[in-house]
Amino acid sequence: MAENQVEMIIKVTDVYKKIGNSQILKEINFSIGKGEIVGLVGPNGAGKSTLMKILAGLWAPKPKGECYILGCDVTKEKERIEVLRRASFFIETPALYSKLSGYDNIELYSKLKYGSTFNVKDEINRLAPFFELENNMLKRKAKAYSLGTKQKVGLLQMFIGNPEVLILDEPFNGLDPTVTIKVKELLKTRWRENNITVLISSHILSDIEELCSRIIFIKNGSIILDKNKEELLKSNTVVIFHFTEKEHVDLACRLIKEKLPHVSVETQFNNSIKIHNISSYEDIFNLLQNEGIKVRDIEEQRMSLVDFYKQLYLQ
Ligand SMILES: Nc1ncnc2c1ncn2[C@@H]1O[C@H](COP(=O)(O)OP(=O)(O)OP(=O)(O)O)[C@@H](O)[C@H]1O
Repeated sequence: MAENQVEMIIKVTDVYKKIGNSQILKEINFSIGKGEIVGLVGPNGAGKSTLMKILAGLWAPKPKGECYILGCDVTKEKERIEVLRRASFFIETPALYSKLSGYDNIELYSKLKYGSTFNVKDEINRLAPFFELENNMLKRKAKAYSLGTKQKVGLLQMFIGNPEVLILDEPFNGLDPTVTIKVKELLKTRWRENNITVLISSHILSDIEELCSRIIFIKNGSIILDKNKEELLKSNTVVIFHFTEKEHVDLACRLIKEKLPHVSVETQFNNSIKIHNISSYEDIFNLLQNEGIKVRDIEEQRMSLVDFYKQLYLQ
């Protein structure tokens, strides 16, 4: 491979998925290079979990499509076994054996994946603090676990044995903020030290914005945008107008919508409005001044992923 050529770790080609008469995925194409952390976002029912199940080899693409991870075809059983050894898949709520303790669940998972001689104990001791999992909790049977604890144990398993690839579907569901912060730090450390490749889906856009260098947006089973995060957010700014009087908020919104229909405007809580899609805010300032609306302050901000998502999906 040439030096400047990035090794493709995940390659999805022309994937379709039909269940019954419903076309769940259409013409899905993307590649993920080594060391990329890619976010997959989209509304409920867009097809994110379906795509991840296909990548995990749990579902076959139908009527057509190809998925390769680490050069292995996930639809071929022998090659899929190689993928399952080198990659970790966190798909939906983790299935733990309820009669086994958390510790024994992790041990069973690890030995099935890496063989009976694998040293699980050291790995668990190293990883447990990131998940705030105390020893006495890990010794309890999984049937006594809360949803969040099951999530923590299931997610801890994903990091056992330094996998090269992580495919994570809604990994932060049900985790408290402390654990979420620690797990994100763990992901970043693994990325820095081992150059792991990650595909992560989440509705928590601030987590995607923090972690991912590239974002794939999906809607009704199709990719509608696949772009580098910095390029996506750097090129767009939002402007916040702060008013001295609360009554002026609605008035300003109505006025902007009427006179400048191409501008997107939304009200904020603190006597202010947020405006997207403008190259200069002078026109708006003049419009408001002419109507006697008193502007206390104007603030320019970099667009957040939430702002971008609103533009892409809600307008
Ligand atoms: N087993 C199934 N049988 C029939 N339809 C299904 C099945 N699983 C998913 N679907 C449908 O496929 C579509 C995509 O579902 P999927 O779970 O992939 O979406 P998602 O983007 O992960 O949504 P969410 O954000 O709600 O998790 C939905 O319309 C869903 O109803």
